[in-house]
Amino acid sequence: MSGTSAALQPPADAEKPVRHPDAPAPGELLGAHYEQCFGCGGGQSHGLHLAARAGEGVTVTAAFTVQPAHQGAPGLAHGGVLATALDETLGSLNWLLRTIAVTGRLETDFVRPVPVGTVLYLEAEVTAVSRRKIYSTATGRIGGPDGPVAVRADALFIEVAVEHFVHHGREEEIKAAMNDPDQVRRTRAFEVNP
Ligand SMILES: CCCCCCCCCCCCCCCC(=O)SCCNC(=O)CCNC(=O)[C@H](O)C(C)(C)COP(=O)(O)OP(=O)(O)OC[C@H]1O[C@@H](n2cnc3c(N)ncnc32)[C@H](O)[C@@H]1OP(=O)(O)O
Repeated sequence: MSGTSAALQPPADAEKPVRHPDAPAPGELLGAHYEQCFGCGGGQSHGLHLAARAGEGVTVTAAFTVQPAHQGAPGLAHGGVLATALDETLGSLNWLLRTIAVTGRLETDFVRPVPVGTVLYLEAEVTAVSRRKIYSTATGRIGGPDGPVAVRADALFIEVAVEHFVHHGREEEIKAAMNDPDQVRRTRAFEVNP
């Protein structure tokens, strides 16, 4: 069974997404947006270490291998971890729009169990944009990039200003992120390429 709630249906006047002219070229790795991110950061030992790659248009691909630390039932990936992989992949799309956005809604279908040791091949695409609202969809396949769909999701991301993180994040991590030269570069890139 699957379906998408009304909140994830773009309005009639929604626009097609526009890839930013400075977006990474198709095939290029996007890199982690934050070293301590559970989804993509290299600094989280039990994180997903998900590496997203730009595709054509406003699409990305990514892969991650389910580790023993990601189990729910014995030998199987936890559904929340799989939802995180979808969320992270969908979130990385916003880098191609040069928009900072957070997940407002994420609807996930779990279609097949995913054993530990499996590589989950993810694909995601922005389907529409309506003011601050970014509509996107993703699938995760097993057995190969063209294998059967194990998980899929539809999402609504909401554009926010950098201040969203500064206001809401714990002070010590915000200060550390602001002092990280690479993070500053990334944030500056957002600001000079609106
Ligand atoms: C120095 C530091 C540098 C940092 C550099 C950062 C780099 C980039 C990091 C990215 C990180 C990504 C990581 C992976 C993705 C996450 O995991 S993000 C984390 C999980 N998500 C969150 O924490 C979001 C928590 N929620 C919120 O903060 C607020 O609810 C939101 C989403 C910002 C919206 O609040 P708001 O700005 O007040 O917006 P609001 O006016 O209520 O709504 C705007 C529109 O969106 C609609 N909307 C809002 N929420 C929803 C919803 N849940 N369902 C349906 N519609 C909704 C509203 O109906 C409204 O629609 P219109 O009336 O315009 O048609």
